[in-house]
Amino acid sequence: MELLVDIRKKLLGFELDVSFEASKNILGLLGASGSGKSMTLRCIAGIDTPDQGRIVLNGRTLFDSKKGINLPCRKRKLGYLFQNYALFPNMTVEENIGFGIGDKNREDRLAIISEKVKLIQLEGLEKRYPNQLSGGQQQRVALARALAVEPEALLLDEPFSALDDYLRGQVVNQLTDNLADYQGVTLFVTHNMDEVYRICDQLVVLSMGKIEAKGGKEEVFKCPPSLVAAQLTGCKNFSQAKYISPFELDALEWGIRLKTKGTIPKQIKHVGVHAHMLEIARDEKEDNVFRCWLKFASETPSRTIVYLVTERDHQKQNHGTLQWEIAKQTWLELKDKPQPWTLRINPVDLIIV
Ligand SMILES: Nc1ncnc2c1ncn2[C@@H]1O[C@H](COP(=O)(O)OP(=O)(O)OP(=O)(O)O)[C@@H](O)[C@H]1O
Repeated sequence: MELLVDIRKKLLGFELDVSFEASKNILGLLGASGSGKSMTLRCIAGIDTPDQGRIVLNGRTLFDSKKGINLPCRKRKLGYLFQNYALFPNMTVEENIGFGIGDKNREDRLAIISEKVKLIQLEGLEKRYPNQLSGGQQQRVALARALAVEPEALLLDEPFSALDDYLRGQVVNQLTDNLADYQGVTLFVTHNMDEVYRICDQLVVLSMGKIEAKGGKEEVFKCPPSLVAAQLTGCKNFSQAKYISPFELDALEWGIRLKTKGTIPKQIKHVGVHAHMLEIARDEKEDNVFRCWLKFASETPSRTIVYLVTERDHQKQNHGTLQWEIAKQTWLELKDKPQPWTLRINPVDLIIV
C-alpha cells in the first residue's frame, strides 16, 4: 500500500508545493489554518486539480500532468471524511453507509453494511436518521460510509473539529481502534498537535503551502528541522543562538550559555526548549542551571503556565521570555518560595534549529 504525492498548484496569493509518500502507517498532515492541508487532500481526491505533478496510489496513476492523466473522483477508490460529516439527512444510518457501494448484489451490499455497523458499534440504530444520533455517532457513521466503499486510501480532514473535548477524546480512541485493521493508506489532516501525536505514526508539517518537516512523529517532534516546524509541533520557548563551540552555545534572548548533547552546527540560528521540559535544579553545579524570576502565571484546572524572566531580563526589567508548564500541585508548592528560582534545562532537551 503506497500513495505518492508530488504536486504544485498556484492560486492568487497562495502556492501549494508538496511532495511526500504515505504507506500503511497513518500519515498526519499538520499545519496552521490556511497552510494547504485541505487543498492537498482535495487534489488527491480529485476535487481540485493541481497545475503540475503526479499522484500515484498503489501503482495506479490518479493524476499526471505530463501524461495528461486526471482520473475522476469516483474512479480513484478513495474514502473521504470531511470536517462536517455531511451525512444525508433524509437517509437512515444503513442507507448512508450503503450510499457509495458500487456494483454489488443486494446480499453483498447488506453484508458490507452490517459489517461496518458492527465495526462502529451502532448495532440496533441502523434505521435511525442522522438527527436522531449524537455528534459522535454521526461521526462514526461517516467513517463507516467512507470505509464501505473499500477505499485504497482514506482521507480524513479534521474529522473531530465539531466535537466537544470529552467526545473528541472518546472518538479519537474509537477511530484508532476502527482503523487498526484497515489495510489501506490513511491521511489525517489536523492543526491539533496532540491529536496528530496520538493517531499518526508518520508526520508531514505544512506551512504556507510548503513542507517544513517530514518523518516519524517522534523524530519530528523531538528534532524539528526549522523554527516553524518547532512552533507547529508545540515548542513555546525560542531564542536566537550563537555558536560557541561544538557543544556550547549562547541563547542570546535569554542571556544564558547552554551545553548541548548533540553537535551544534556553526550556522545555528535558534535554540528551543519545550515548556514542559524545564525542571527545578537539584544541584547548582550541573550543566545549564540558571536563575529566574516569576513574571506571571496562567492557570488551567490541571496545569499552570509560568512566565519567567532570566537574570539579564530581570535586571533590565524586560518582558518574560520563557514559558514553563508544570502540574498544578508543583505550582502550589512553588509559588510562595523565595525568588529567584533555580531551574535547569537538560542538554538532551535542547532543540537546535
Ligand atoms: N478556491 C480557492 N481560490 C483561491 N484561494 C484558495 C482557494 N481555496 C483555498 N484557497 C487558499 O489556499 C490556502 C490553503 O487553503 P486550505 O483550505 O488548504 O488550508 P488548510 O490548511 O486546510 O486550512 P484550515 O485548517 O483552516 O482548513 C488558503 O490561503 C486559502 O485561502
